[in-house]
Amino acid sequence: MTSRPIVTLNGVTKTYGHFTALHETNLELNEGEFVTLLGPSGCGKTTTLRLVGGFEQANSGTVTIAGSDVTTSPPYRRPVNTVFQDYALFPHMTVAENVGYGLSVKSNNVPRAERANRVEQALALVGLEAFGSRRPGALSGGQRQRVAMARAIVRRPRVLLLDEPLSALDVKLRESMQVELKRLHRELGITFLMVTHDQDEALALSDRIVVMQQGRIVQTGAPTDLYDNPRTTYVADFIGASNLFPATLQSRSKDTEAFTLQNGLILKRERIAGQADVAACPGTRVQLGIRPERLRLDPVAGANEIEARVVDSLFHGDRVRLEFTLVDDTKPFFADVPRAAARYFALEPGSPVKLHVEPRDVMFFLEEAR
Ligand SMILES: Nc1ncnc2c1ncn2[C@@H]1O[C@H](COP(=O)(O)OP(=O)(O)OP(=O)(O)O)[C@@H](O)[C@H]1O
Repeated sequence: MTSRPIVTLNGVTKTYGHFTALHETNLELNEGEFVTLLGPSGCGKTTTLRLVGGFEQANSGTVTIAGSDVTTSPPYRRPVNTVFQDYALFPHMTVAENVGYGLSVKSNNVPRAERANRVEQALALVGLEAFGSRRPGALSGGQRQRVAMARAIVRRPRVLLLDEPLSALDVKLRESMQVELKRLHRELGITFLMVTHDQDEALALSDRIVVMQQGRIVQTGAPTDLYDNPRTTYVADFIGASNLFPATLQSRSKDTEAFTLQNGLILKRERIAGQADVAACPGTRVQLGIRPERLRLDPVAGANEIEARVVDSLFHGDRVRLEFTLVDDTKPFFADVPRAAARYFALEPGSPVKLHVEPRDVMFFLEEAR
């Protein structure tokens, strides 16, 4: 993948009346990248997508696509196309007519003879070559979604915008469409910008995830970067799950730190070279984060030991989600353990257990408890 930007948002702000939906935002999408805008409802994902697509106009800042300033250009003058959440197919047209519609619009000027070819190619790409003569009403949800994809790619955009493209599908279908989407991205080699509030989908599909909060980008990075090195508790909790423990920094050396939890327990943390680090001095109140899958029941050499009590256990097939409280504490926290490992321990509600977490798996945030 090259790292040439195809889309650049430079200081883009979008307001609706007195409300700012997007605060002075900078974002670059590279050629061929699969980028996902991720965040809870109302954080500004769709607004950002619509600004790239030309469905919204920025109040300030510039939008550049493929080297041209398109800040005030309408959607049809931008080399982008959009797959909408509700597919927006014409029910009275056949699948092939739906897909070809964009090509027959004057602004595209695609010769009639070539149109049929392009429609055929686009339908083949989404595995619907045999469905061209059907009407959308005679298709399943997944097939309708594919038609919407075919219609968006038939004009050969440089950038494909996807607004929650899989949200109308049930879980199983959604998973298989995720694989399709990834394949399509590989085959087309163009830039995808997708909006989702589903973190699993973002982690599975993206080259890069842009996490948004209240109209601002709070962190961007490859899925593994964001998962392993979230900068804030918000990101830690949105990408994966995190147990958060209010604590006080007790001591710090070049390689390790020690924190005291509210119940007096001391946890060591390894400072890992290259990870974002935050300046703090002993006495600073912080939040520690531990991923549920990093808490182990079996002892590990050099690991922190955490005394806890079982509150509940939920069976999830190949793993068990265990709920605990710390000694002298009431706030619940969770561990996800493989079912095979859980069976060797007494895990009835009320049982005391010792949990273990390696110092390298303790995350540290310079934030007070919310
Ligand atoms: N046309 C509009 N007029 C007024 N406010 C709007 C308009 N469009 C969006 N907003 C507001 O801007 C904020 C961001 O909206 P946006 O649709 O970008 O959020 P989102 O992150 O995509 O959320 P969702 O996941 O629910 O679609 C929201 O508070 C929304 O109410």
